[in-house]
This record gives sequence, structure tokens and C-alpha cells, in this order.
Amino acid sequence: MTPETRSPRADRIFVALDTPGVAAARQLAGRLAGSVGGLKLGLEFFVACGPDGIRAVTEDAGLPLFLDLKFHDIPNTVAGAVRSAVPLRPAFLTVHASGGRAMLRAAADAAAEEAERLGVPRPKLLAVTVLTSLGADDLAAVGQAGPVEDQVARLAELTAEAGIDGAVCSPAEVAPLRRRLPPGFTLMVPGIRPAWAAAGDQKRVMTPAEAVAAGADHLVIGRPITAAADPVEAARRIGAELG
Ligand SMILES: O=c1ccn([C@@H]2O[C@H](COP(=O)(O)O)[C@@H](O)[C@H]2O)c(=O)[nH]1
Repeated sequence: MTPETRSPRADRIFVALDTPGVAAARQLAGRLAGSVGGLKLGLEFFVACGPDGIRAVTEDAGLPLFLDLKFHDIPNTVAGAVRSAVPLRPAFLTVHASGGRAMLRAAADAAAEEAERLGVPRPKLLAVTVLTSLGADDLAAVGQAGPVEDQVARLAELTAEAGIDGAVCSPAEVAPLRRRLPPGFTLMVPGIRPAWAAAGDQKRVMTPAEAVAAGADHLVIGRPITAAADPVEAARRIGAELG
């Protein structure tokens, strides 16, 4: 399958390449390039391989990069981290919504200013709301008021007010968020599990087709593809399920 023949809905899939090795990530990216719409590189890869590793994986892939580093610190530090990430040309970059309004604003301003200074495209900033590995009990244990859906909505609304482009949420919150947030607000959605895949540590999950029907813009899918015996076949199967 080539980018020209893959289903338009498969373009929504960002495959999470959670590996500490450049060679493994490059190999998977090359094999999956015709079956997914983008690559997600996150903490495991970045801590092991750094910015050079990111460049090595993305330079030949010809796919948009979702750089999922989930920045969470004081505003000045997060602004600096965002500025350092801009030259890697991510299409999407994450911060934690719970870092608060000033941190979110600092991140948004830094992305816009640094992209303009370098003459490169501005990354879309996404704020992680409540991690998809957390359930109601986990939220209560860290002192956050539930239900989960309400906490996600509070954080997503704060995010939108602070000038951030979108949020990361579970598929279960997509439909309610669509009713509350402005049109064009991006929803990037992990916690995706085809009926044939194990949930693992993910608690708030739906199938790819259910997430898209609810209104997800992009699906983040890792292990159901990357841990499959045949990752390309798994990605195509998910693409076929999306129609
Ligand atoms: O709330 C969140 C935020 C980010 N993620 C990331 O998405 C992928 C999911 O991988 P699977 O193997 O499909 O579970 C992973 O890289 C997480 O860091 C998330 O799962 N939930």
C-alpha cells in the first residue's frame, strides 16, 4: 500500500514508536509509512536517542511527527523546552494541561515566536488532560475531583482559553468535548484498542471505529500495531476497520 492508495481514514493514525532504538524506530517507520498517517515519538525514544534520533527517524519517513514529550514545569522552563523542540519540526507537541494557565500561555507564545524566528511551520500544541491509563479511583487517589469526564472537560476548556490548539483525551471523552469546545479544536486520542487487541495498562479505551465515530481527529495507536506479529498487517486491518 502506498500513501496514494491507503484509506483516507488511515491517515488519522499516528503510530506510537515506543522503543529506545533508532534502528528499530526507523525500520518500523519505513514499513508502516504506507499504512498510517503519522509517527509519534515520545519519552522512551527521546530519552534514549535525543534530537538526533528524532531527525534520523523523521528525515526519510515523509510523515508528520507528533512529538509527545508532555512538558510539565514552570512557565519559563516549558517555554524554553518548546523553543528547543521547534527546530525538530513537529506537527504536534504536547504539554500537560495541569501545568496551569500561565504555563499553557507561555508554551503557546514560545511556539509561535520561535517558529516565526526560524521561518519554520508552527507546531500545533496539544495539552494532555487526564492520562488514558487512569480511572476514577486513580484520580481520587491523587486528589483530583471526578468524575473523569468532568476533569477532562475542565482541563480542555482551560487549554482552549489559553490559546492551545487541542487536547489529548481518551475516546470516552471525545463526544462530550466536541459539544463544549470551539470548532477546529484538535482532539488527539490514545487509548485505542481494536476488539482483537489487549488493553494492557490503558483503562479508558474504545475501538478505532468508535473513536472516529465519536469525533476524534487523530488516533494514537502503539502496541496493537507495533507489538503485533506483523505490524503492517495490523495497521492495515485497523485502516480497513476505519473504512
Ligand atoms: O493519555 C495519554 C497520553 C499519551 N499516551 C501515549 O499514547 C501511546 C499509546 O500507546 P499504546 O501502546 O497504544 O497504549 C503511548 O505512547 C503513550 O505514551 C497515552 O497512551 N495516553
